[in-house]
Amino acid sequence: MSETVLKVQGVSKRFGGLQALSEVGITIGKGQVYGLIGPNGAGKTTFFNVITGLYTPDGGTFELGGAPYQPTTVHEVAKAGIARTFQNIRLFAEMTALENVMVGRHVRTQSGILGAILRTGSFKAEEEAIRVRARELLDYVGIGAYADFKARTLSYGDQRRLEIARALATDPRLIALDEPAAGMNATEKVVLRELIDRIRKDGRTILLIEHDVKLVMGLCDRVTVLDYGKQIAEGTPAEVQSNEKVIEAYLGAGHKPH
Ligand SMILES: Nc1ncnc2c1ncn2[C@@H]1O[C@H](COP(=O)(O)OP(=O)(O)OP(=O)(O)O)[C@@H](O)[C@H]1O
Repeated sequence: MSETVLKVQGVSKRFGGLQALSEVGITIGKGQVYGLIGPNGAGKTTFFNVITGLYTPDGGTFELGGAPYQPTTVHEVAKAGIARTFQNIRLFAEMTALENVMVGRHVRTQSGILGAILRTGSFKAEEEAIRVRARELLDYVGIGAYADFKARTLSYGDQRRLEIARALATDPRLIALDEPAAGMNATEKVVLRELIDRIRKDGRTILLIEHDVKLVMGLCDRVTVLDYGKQIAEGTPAEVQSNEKVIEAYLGAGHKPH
């Protein structure tokens, strides 16, 4: 495999009596689209939340770009180089699309978000460059025409694309997308697929949770399947699709197939 971007080993997480993750590990190579799938409640979001600093794991080791990182806070994780989107969109609803992307970019600037609020001299010097870059990113994800619209007025699909633009604004080593196709219609999914493909072609590395198995199988280089917090399969889409345990997990009683 090419250069490793993310290497996570032995991640466990317990919620009271529920073992949400048991010793889960993944290795993602540079330029890969890596899929995380599994039935409802399998532990996908918990895994995302652990690697992005929202949940403290009970165990596990984490390496990003060859260096250890501790996913202790969301801000530290963003600085280390992981950006994410959320299953339930989390935009600043009353801010414009452009401002939402600019906020993402401030992770990488000297003056930071406080500088943005206080409008210090050094902030103003950086602001124009940030604005230009944010506009480029809106064009890149295909919503440049809505730069000055409040985020809440955008369609669902466009809000998801805005979240991706905001994540890209941090110049991440890894971009983690939590169900980006959720709630999208067939046409929007085609556009999303093209966008993810383009992000990969432009040299980024992507971790994807997605319920749309067709989308995952068409896009991903490798896939991990979780079931009840355990990693039941890992491999190429073709390998995973023909795996007995995976077929059983998706068809087994108690789970809703997707
Ligand atoms: N904060 C929490 N407190 C207690 N239990 C939790 C918490 N977060 C998740 N869980 C439980 O952990 C298990 C895994 O949930 P998780 O949301 O990670 O699954 P998922 O694979 O993302 O599911 P879905 O596909 O439905 O989003 C579930 O049984 C869930 O109820």
